[in-house]
Amino acid sequence: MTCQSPIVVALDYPTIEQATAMAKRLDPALCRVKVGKELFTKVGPAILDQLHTLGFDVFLDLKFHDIPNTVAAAVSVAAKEGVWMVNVHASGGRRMMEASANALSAIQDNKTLLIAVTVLTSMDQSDLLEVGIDLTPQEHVMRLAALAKQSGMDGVVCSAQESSMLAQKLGSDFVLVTPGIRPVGAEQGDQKRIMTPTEAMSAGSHYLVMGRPITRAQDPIQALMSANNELGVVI
Ligand SMILES: O=c1ccn([C@@H]2O[C@H](COP(=O)(O)O)[C@@H](O)[C@H]2O)c(=O)[nH]1
Repeated sequence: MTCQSPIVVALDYPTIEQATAMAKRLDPALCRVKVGKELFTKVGPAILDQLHTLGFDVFLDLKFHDIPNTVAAAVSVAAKEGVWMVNVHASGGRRMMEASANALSAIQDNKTLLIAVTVLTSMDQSDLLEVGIDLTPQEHVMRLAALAKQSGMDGVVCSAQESSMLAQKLGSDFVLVTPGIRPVGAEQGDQKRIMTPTEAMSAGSHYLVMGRPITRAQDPIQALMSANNELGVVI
């Protein structure tokens, strides 16, 4: 069954017990889930098996960034684990992204989406300047997303603040995955480039990554349902 909701819940937990307990309270009809560095470093591929058994589409968010041969091999392993989506850093460059796309094309009936991270949603212009990039986040996202598309990526991770620009310049089929989603009144935390769920979907985002606003809510299921209701998702 295909999930009708664009919401991807970030299972940012330190143990398999905590992640699985939350996943069991969620519903694959109501959201997809994301496994990031903390959980995967602790648990490894066992968490993917658990989440697949529970029926979830899984985004493996390890943001690979290394030489082309290494990253291509890593995304290939991820795809063979059956994940719905995997990602690399666009700043790893054209050859790294092309090698990764080629590695997935070589897998028979590959269904895993390959996405490139542009500029982290926790960064603003001053953060970019400190790492030697004298561009606005919008300009740098545009440059990296165009390169990602030319290099065979299915889409990018960006902030929803860049979604309308990217949809307009790169087409509505290019998948836009947007973290930094904050319902009205939610704590911003370390995120700098944020939008509400409704704003993000109106801007052209395809998938909305939500971690703390759901997982740290007093009632996580209610928080997820309320975001789905806000978006008019009918299950
Ligand atoms: O640019 C990026 C790329 C990835 N993330 C990840 O998304 C979630 C967001 O969690 P919140 O608790 O909703 O802030 C988290 O797992 C990040 O690693 C991102 O935030 N920005």
